[in-house]
Amino acid sequence: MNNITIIGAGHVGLITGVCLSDIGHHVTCCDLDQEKVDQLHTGISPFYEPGLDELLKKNVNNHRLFFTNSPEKALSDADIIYIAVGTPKQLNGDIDLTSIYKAARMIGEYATKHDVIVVTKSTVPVGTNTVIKQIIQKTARKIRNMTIVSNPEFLREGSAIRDVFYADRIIVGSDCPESAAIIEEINKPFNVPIFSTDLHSAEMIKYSSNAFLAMKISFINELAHLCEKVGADIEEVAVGMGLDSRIGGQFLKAGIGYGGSCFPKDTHAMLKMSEEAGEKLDILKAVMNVNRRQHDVLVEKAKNYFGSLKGKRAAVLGLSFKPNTDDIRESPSILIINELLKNGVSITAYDPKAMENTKKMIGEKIQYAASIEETLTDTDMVFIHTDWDEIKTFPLSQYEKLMNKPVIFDGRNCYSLNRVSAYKIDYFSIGRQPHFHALNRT
Ligand SMILES: NC(=O)C1=CN([C@@H]2O[C@H](COP(=O)(O)OP(=O)(O)OC[C@H]3O[C@@H](n4cnc5c(N)ncnc54)[C@H](O)[C@@H]3O)[C@@H](O)[C@H]2O)C=CC1
Ligand SMILES: O=C(O)[C@H]1O[C@H](OP(=O)(O)OP(=O)(O)OC[C@H]2O[C@@H](n3ccc(=O)[nH]c3=O)[C@H](O)[C@@H]2O)[C@H](O)[C@@H](O)[C@@H]1O
Repeated sequence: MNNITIIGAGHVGLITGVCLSDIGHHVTCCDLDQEKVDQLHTGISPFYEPGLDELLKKNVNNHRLFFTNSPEKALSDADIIYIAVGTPKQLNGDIDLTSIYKAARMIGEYATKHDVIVVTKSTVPVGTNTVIKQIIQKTARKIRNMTIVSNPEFLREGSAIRDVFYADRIIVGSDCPESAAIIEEINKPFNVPIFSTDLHSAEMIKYSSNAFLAMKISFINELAHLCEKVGADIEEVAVGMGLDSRIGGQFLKAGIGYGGSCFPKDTHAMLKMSEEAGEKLDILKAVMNVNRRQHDVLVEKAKNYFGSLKGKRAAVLGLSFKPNTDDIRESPSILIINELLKNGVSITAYDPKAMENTKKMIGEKIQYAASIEETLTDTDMVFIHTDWDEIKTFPLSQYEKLMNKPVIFDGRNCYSLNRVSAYKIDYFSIGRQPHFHALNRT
């Protein structure tokens, strides 16, 4: 049996560790963040992901999954080493590979087996795995034979466990067929189609997939503007388009633009990569521009409605970048909140899971409520930013009851226009006609 070590116990590292141990492997996750490791030892995930805590406890109790903050302990006996550290955006937008290179140096220094396969899960620009290999070879003390495999991750936050067990494909990229075969064997119990390719193509597949999905979102968001002008309904248009199996219905949900820790950073990194290679990627530039504009759409609608927003009180429903996660990295909700604050609006916000993370990021610039009802009470308008089930099924009658003159700016098209028309609510959504209730206009 192989000894598998994963460097980095963040979203991808921890979920990879939990899933690999669940299919029978012995896995050690090493993270330098002592607090995170302490919490993992208690069997509780440091972030919210549906189903993760149960699987984590199960595999820790089965003695298949271990955590440490000591690279020496984690790496000394490992023969398969996954790198799953963060590759965030720097302030100037470029990718920060500091953690990747540090992980590579740790492998060189602490791995003691003669034969080691290094598997990169982190999303890295094409060519990075070659640099990782060079760093490990340069710093290696005991390793004699080291090969590298690119095995990019495609899970989504909020449905991560399901995405791993029912993935559409596993990509294994390597220039060494023997190592690729070992990684394929490790992944076999997932029973997911495996596509084996060369190292550079595997790195490219990851960026291209994220860029393509981002493109679908920006395409539908741009169409949403046109729908509003010509009297069409983007929800109907998306369904009608998606029925064509060549197009597919997923990632055609119009909204307030994509956010999260990956699409914004990966589209940036891909653009940078293309510029360095002397290629233009005009489509990708347009995708990013449309997305930036989309973050402003709700505030623009509110300004058009009220004139000035100064002194108004707003309720914000949803802070995470999508439902079923507490992650607020590059969340459109936070960008919109900052814009509302600049316009002199005072804000009360609610999110089922992401309020602690928001407090850490923006602190007391806004108020936090314990329920949707409390958030709405005595506000002039409400902004719906994240379509959590709890938010999208909240009864429209309650807006009527709790707000003086209910005005909803819905960034996720949570309510059907037919339903809204039965209430004394002014309602603005994305890519659909606004609904004005006659009484509110007086
Ligand atoms: N978050 C997601 O849903 C997905 C992320 N990815 C990619 O996976 C990579 C990781 O992303 P996340 O898991 O979101 O990052 P994260 O920020 O949640 O976790 C990274 C972890 O690595 C640890 N770390 C950093 N340097 C270390 C070192 N030298 N040794 C040990 N631990 C170290 C950090 O303490 C942190 O816990 C990124 O490249 C990302 O683009 C890919 C698919 C999905
Ligand atoms: O590389 C990554 O990290 C991951 O990035 C995305 O996953 P994630 O960011 O977790 O979540 P998505 O469901 O893709 O949503 C991203 C953003 O797009 C938005 N979105 C998504 C779909 C849609 O139709 N419309 C839309 O506005 C979401 O609200 C969210 O802000 C990809 O879907 C994963 O395959 C990939 O592994």
